[in-house]
Amino acid sequence: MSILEAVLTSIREHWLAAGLLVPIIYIVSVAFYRLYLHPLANVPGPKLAAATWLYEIYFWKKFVIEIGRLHDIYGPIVRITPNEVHVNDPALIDAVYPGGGKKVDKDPYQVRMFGIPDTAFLTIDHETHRIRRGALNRYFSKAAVNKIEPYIREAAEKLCSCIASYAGSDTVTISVAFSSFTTDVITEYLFAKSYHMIDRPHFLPNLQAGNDSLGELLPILKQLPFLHTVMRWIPQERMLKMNPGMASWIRVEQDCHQQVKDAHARLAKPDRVYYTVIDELLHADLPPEEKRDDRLFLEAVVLINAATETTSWNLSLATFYLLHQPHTLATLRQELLTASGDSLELPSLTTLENLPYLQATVAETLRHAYGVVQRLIRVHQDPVHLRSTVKIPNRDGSEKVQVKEVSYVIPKGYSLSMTSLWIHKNPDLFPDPDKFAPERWLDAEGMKRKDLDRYLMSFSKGTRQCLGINLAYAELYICIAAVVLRLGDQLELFETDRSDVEFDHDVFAMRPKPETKGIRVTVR
Ligand code: HEM
Repeated sequence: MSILEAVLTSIREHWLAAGLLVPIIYIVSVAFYRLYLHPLANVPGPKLAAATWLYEIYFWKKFVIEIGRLHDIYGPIVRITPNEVHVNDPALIDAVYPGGGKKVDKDPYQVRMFGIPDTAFLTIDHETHRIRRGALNRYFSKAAVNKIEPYIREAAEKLCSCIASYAGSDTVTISVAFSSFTTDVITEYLFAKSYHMIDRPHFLPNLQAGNDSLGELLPILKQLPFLHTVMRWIPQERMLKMNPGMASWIRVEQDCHQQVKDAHARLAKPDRVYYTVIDELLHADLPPEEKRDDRLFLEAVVLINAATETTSWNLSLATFYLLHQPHTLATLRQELLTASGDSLELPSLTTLENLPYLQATVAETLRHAYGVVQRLIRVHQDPVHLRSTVKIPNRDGSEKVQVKEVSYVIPKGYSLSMTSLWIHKNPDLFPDPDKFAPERWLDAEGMKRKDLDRYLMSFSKGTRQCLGINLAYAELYICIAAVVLRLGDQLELFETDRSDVEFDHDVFAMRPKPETKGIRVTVR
């Protein structure tokens, strides 16, 4: 009997043991490779995280907190999954998120939770992203945003009047109101057609409930992306029964389909008047496959999604902290009253953008809101050299620490990430980081400090930085100013405290405690 026959006979006789042994040998070999032979094997971090993604899954929506703990133990450069190195050193922001010239992809592992890789936001490949983003840049430039200033002002004034109309009666969930405001602004901006959600009683229905429930699904979809296909099979009526909050999103999708059709109809006309984002994309210098209807439709849906809860969360947070800290509100109100003079007019966007305390309040709000709280992963197409320093406590227990230089070359094709939360909470940059203190952004002359801006990660950095940054800033400046001027002496927090706004878990965006009822106010 040959050796092979002997092995086969033995397997046949002990098939159960062999069946178990094969996967065990496989798992042990893979773990051994990842721990000792892998190109990232020299990067410090827990062995379990280097061996398996189950480490991340175990911490689930709180992995971001665990990442902070790992940095406390292992220093500023840590291997947090088999293929990913996380960096927590503000000096390395540009290395992880470089600007033009460097080729950097997004990580399929992160992007797959959204299930729509055909949009600029979720494009993985650097080159395809460059083409898609290039077609949108002009539409979102500062000059383009300035044209919509009158509408943002009108919407902000209307929002304040609607909130004021609840004086002496019901509480207002201000976070819901802001979500309606940002939806009205982005739909006017994209389609020259506001959805008028501000006008609805209690600002409902709007997109927030659907967004919230979809957000909670994202961690599951990240690990089980095939569920996207399963979800697409679910008939719409059933989906609505399971999740009534999705009704508003279904209407958004219907509208986006219609917007694509309307833009095609305009394209066929000889005078070629165009004014929506779909017209812009149809006229852009893009290859025909990039102008497919299904892609244009998705691009519009994603733009609406990207623009609503992000900005409204910042507006909610600003309102919370201003009402929570009357001295901060009073300082800002005084600055705005001086700027508006006797006219009671809301100052122009250019004036607002130059008011130091308002600038500082916006920056401090962005710092506390974190933008996207989940680490944002990039995959570089060239090796990246990371140099940093680790503080090592002295063995004699004295307060002195030794500083050791560390240096790693991350080969091309491996994932690199940073987390806004940990940069924004860095006590060397932002002393007493949990405190809401616009003053930290002002210099001795009371002017806005520019040096700290490079550490504000809210909109990310580099080639994949937020496309809507100009629009977001315009909304923040105008809406915060309107709320402070029109309602600053009328609003009071209702059963809302810091636990309603502080980080509890990560669903890509940050979420406060699950039982929160939102940020609620009463109106005098
Ligand atoms: C305060 C409000 C906002 C914050 C904090 C914010 C934050 C961010 C962040 C962190 C990213 C990078 C995400 C990643 O790397 O995966 C991003 C990308 C993006 N944001 Fe925003 N955003 C805001 C408002 C807006 C608005 C108003 C729009 C308008 C359409 C918008 C559209 C986009 C798009 C299209 C991208 C993808 C950019 C690309 O990959 O080229 N965002 N945003």
